[in-house]
Amino acid sequence: MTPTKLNAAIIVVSTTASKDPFSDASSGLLTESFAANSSAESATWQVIARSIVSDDREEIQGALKTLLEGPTRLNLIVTTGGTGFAITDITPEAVKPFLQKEAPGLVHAMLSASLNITPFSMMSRPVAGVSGSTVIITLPGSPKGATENLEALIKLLPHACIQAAGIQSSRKLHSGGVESLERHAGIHKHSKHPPKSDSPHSGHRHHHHHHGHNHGHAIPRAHTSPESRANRLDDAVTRRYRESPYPMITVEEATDMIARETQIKGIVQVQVNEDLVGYVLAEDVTAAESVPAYRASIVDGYAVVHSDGKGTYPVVSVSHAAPGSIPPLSSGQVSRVTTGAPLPPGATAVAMVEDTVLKSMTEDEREEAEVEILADRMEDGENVREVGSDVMKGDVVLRKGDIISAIGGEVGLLASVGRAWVRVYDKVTVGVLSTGDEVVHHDREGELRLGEIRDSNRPALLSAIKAQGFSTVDLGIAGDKTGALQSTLIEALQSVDVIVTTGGVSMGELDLLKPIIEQSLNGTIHFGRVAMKPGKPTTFATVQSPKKKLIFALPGNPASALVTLHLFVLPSLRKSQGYEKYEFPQVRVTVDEDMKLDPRPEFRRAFVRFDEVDGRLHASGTGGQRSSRIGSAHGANAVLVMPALREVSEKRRELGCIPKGETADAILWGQIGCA
Ligand SMILES: Nc1nc2c(c(=O)[nH]1)N[C@H]1C(S)=C(S)[C@@H](COP(=O)(O)OP(=O)(O)OC[C@H]3O[C@@H](n4cnc5c(N)ncnc54)[C@H](O)[C@@H]3O)O[C@H]1N2
Ligand code: MOO
Ligand SMILES: [Mg+2]
Repeated sequence: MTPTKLNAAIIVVSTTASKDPFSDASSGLLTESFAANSSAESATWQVIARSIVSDDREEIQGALKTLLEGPTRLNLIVTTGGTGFAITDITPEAVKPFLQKEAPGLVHAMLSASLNITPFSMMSRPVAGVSGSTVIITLPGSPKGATENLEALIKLLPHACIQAAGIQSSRKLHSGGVESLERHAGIHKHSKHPPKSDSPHSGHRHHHHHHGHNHGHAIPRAHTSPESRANRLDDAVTRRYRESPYPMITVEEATDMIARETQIKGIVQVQVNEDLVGYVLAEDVTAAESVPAYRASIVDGYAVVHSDGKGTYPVVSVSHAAPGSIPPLSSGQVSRVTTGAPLPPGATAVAMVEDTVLKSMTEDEREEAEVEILADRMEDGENVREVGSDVMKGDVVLRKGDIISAIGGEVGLLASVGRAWVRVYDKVTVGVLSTGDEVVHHDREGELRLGEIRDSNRPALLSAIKAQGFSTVDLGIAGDKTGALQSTLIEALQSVDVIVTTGGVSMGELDLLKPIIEQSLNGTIHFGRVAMKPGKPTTFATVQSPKKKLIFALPGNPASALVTLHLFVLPSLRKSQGYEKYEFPQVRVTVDEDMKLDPRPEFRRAFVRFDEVDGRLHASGTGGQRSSRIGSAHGANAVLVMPALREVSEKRRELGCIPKGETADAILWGQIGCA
């Protein structure tokens, strides 16, 4: 049988540890204890969060609230510390209001176990109970006491947690997450459990948590209190969501979270050739040779001894730009040389052929015998490339972090010093998946049936990702079926580093991505809603498979998908392969038309061009900005960063737009145009 996977979190309550987290020894021991008590037969514990707070009621309650309301379902929260008699010991009092059901049995078990060890445990005042579907236990502060108390309960805790989650078997709890997925999808299933007898309204158990608002129906409200989230999770007859349970975060918060979770993939050794473009160097490159490796002429002409000056001289040798040897030159002689040819030893400058006159030829008339040098006052070293004057052997020519650009300069430089291989940050492989029962391949022949739409997201996203130099894997189209989506994602995780999906992340009953990531892939959803237009339901998650991998579940609307790809996904990909400046550049532009402001911060697709008349950058819109209109990204090389209506100056708010001729910020996705 599949073991039950249980998520636990630890809150360390200690003013000392809150100032110096390294002084916290308890959470490490507790985590070890959870690991030691995980078994393949019954339950496996995963400690997915640890927070440290000081002995402060508000801080403790804030940490509890964050954990209970966070996107990842927790089966157990243990606190450690603050359970004694000291004035500052406040943990039981802070935790108690969260306990909808108290568990004196757990308290008793802990105390009797500790009393066997020390009478001092009489002075521990633990509380335990259930908040929604999460069991909460307060452990003492000493690392030893905390572990002993936890160990006293741990054999029984899986059972307690399963019961608290209101789920019958461990299979349903996590492996596949069948029940919760169906619940998320709004599929009403009759529970085998009778409604709990302590509820005043059987089947409407959330009701009394609504702070007096009697909705009179069984639809849960999310994120208003720990209790309401608890209901979302454990109410056996939960219907569809009416409010997203994911907090709305700002674009900045979203980009910060992504940056935090994005790590460099690794370092690889690759060949120096045209495929190197787009990589970032993971080493300083030192020149093993000098360029040029020999003293070379910069022009076609005559190598001279510069101090000889003007006059007619015999041509004693010829040097072509080719390997070979050349005899030395003495004062009073010249040597014919071509551009790039080695100079004869003794030559100190080269006179350009234009500054000379042919005076006489050899008898067979095949070579020059004498030339007159017209150039006056030549300088030592004139028209000579000294050894190492471009690159000296031992010079650092490129540094770690340098990007191999498409301009060619870096590849050329590496080639010039004879570099065959370099160490670079590995490129990530990105899988792109479209989701939706309505989505058909763009090239499917025949007319569309009612409810069908051609897949524009996958080709558009694959193109954009590939053009940025990343490897892509086309994951095709998955229908809105839990099984299909789940297996596609699980399989994809074997071969790609990052998955980008489109569709299925909003509020529809077939928007399955979020519950699948959380429950079937055991992933962490870092955010599921962003205050932006387009792209509101953008979802970002990480999964462990076996390394950490990123999943960007972008909205299905085609313009939303492209905007969020550029705003969130591409910078993350660039960061993971070593780009220090991984975000697209932001510039100030003058808008060439009134740009309407929206209540949400908006990213309007635009064309930015350089205006020769006023020497500034100007932006024009690309037509209708509806999220479904992919044409709004046609011809766009930028997005205008439009603040939310309520955040602009009063004048702009009254006008409802950024008026023509005024300035706005634009993020450049492509090259600036000319017009
Ligand atoms: N009640 C609410 N409804 C919606 C909300 C909301 O907050 N509350 N958010 C809206 C916003 S904003 C967006 S954006 C969309 C996002 O929807 P999903 O990501 O769940 O995507 P779907 O519902 O699957 O599809 C949306 C739309 O896009 C079309 N689509 C999907 N995939 C493709 C594709 N590969 N190529 C072309 N077009 C595609 C799909 O047919 C739908 O028309 O939700 C709003 N709803
Ligand atoms: O946020 Mo949605 O992407 O506007 O349509
Ligand atoms: Mg949807």
